[in-house]
Amino acid sequence: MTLVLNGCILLLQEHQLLKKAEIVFDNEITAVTYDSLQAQKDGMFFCKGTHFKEDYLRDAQQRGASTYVSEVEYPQIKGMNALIVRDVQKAMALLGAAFYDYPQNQLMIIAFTGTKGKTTSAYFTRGILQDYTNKKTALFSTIDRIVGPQSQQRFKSDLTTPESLDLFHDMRQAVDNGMTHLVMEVSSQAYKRNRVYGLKYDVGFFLNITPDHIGPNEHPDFADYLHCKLQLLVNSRCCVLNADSDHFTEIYQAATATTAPENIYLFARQTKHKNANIDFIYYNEEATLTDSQFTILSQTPKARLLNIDGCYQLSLTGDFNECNATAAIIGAGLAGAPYQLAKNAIANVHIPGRMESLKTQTHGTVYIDYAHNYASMRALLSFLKRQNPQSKIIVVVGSPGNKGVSRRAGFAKALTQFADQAYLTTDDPGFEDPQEICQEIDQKIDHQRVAVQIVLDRQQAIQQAITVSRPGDLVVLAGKGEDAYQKVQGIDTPYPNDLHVAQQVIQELE
Ligand SMILES: CC(=O)N[C@H]1[C@@H](OP(=O)(O)OP(=O)(O)OC[C@H]2O[C@@H](n3ccc(=O)[nH]c3=O)[C@H](O)[C@@H]2O)O[C@H](CO)[C@@H](O)[C@@H]1O[C@H](C)C(=O)N[C@@H](C)C(=O)N[C@H](CCC(=O)O)C(=O)O
Ligand SMILES: Nc1ncnc2c1ncn2[C@@H]1O[C@H](COP(=O)(O)OP(=O)(O)OP(=O)(O)O)[C@@H](O)[C@H]1O
Repeated sequence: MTLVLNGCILLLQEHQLLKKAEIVFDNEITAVTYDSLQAQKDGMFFCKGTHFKEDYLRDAQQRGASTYVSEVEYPQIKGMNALIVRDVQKAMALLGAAFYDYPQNQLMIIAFTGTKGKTTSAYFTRGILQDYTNKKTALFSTIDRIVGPQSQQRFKSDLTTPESLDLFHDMRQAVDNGMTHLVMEVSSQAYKRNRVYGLKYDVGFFLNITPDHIGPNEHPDFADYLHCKLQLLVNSRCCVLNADSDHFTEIYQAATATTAPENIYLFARQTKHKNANIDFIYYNEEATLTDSQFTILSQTPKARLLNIDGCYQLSLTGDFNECNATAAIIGAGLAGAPYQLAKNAIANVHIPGRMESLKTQTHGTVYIDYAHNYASMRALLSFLKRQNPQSKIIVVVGSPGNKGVSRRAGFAKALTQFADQAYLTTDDPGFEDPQEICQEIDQKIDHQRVAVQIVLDRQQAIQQAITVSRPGDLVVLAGKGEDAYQKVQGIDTPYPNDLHVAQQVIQELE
């Protein structure tokens, strides 16, 4: 992979990004990076980030980088080409795509955004497409990035949507490994930070939106959060929208800004749909504590062409997962996967840390779920309450430090609405005191309705919650899914994940 400087200049000019180019020597660029520690001879180094220091550029130069791209000039740095740009993140995305030779053009890309359900829908879609494409579907999710069929081609993710250079690097790998399709999650931060600038998707999904990710390091307000998320639709050739989502009017408008109505599909749960233009409705047939059956029906001629009507079974429960699965089946249908194939494949999809359940002999049923804001907690607990109105609901939950502060009040609200007993505990406290976070949640809980204990040691909280439960009770371990760490003081501290802890507790009890 290479870039020529002239080509870079033309590309940046075409996008009105170039302020100034200082060319000292005209060499071919043979590497790109934003991390000085990874800089290589004849490489291009991007100066970006809140904590960027000139020393990093010096370090990159020492390691052989010949060109830097930056929003500001560094006159002290001699003997390097300098491309001074208006927005380094945008420049990085454009030059990254060019360096890796536009791998997106060789992949059918299905992208998901939404406050909740991105990972679940992405896993479902990939599950179906793996069968349809004979194992040639890559996945970029919050949990992992899968760029090929071998186990060593699967990596744990740091971010839901990676930095642009990592994104295009991984897409290139996927193409070189023979992948023909890519399913990916796109976070609002990806747009805020221009990680996906210039990228177009074949199919873009908007699942839902509720207030989240609003705070000092994320979005200043809800309008900004919604605006960022809507960009996915503006960049999708075909848009699929959940018509039950809040703010549907704005969502539909964003889709129609760049996409003709014949390439926009709407889906909705049957009980709620009011819009005559809905293309697909879905409805529950049966739900148990561990799985669910639901039906999808086409409502319009263009929807019928996908040939996905019928009854489906999921090996995980939750009516919200029927919504995610419907999205996935439509996405796979647009790629060509028909009903019978989708039905067989989706029944076997397992999603780490999403509605995993453990049945016990002498205690309650335990759920491990990644629910970590009000919307997901409400979706989860209201579903369990509806399915099992007589059951006592015991919840273990904490809230992270230094982000999503509104989640604390959200947890208190959801617990007050649906829980009988709560253990407030530690969940990625970062640089905050977990005791204070728990107290903030506790203060907003109605103690007439919910019995609350603060148990900071998460393993002990889980142990106590399962131990006090009786047969018929539902014990929910929320927020961490299968995370095997706690983020404490900037360090990922190993933690033997909620599923593992629960399995051990159950083993000791029975
Ligand atoms: C706010 C945000 O998006 N921050 C991300 C961003 O940080 P940054 O650009 O500000 O970089 P920085 O950490 O200040 O570091 C400065 C620069 O110096 C470089 N450096 C550093 C040390 C050195 O020796 N040499 C060197 O060159 C670093 O490589 C970096 O480029 O780029 C970093 C990678 O270069 C990311 O790790 C970091 O994500 C932070 C940790 C994060 O947690 N972001 C969250 C908010 C996020 O993006 N979440 C969304 C999901 C949420 C949603 O649904 O919206 C996601 O997509 O994951
Ligand atoms: N469609 C949905 N509506 C509401 N809640 C949902 C939905 N799908 C999943 N959830 C809840 O949200 C949790 C997270 O789901 P998932 O990981 O699929 O979403 P995500 O969009 O990837 O989340 P995040 O951005 O927080 O990583 C699940 O464990 C479940 O509790």
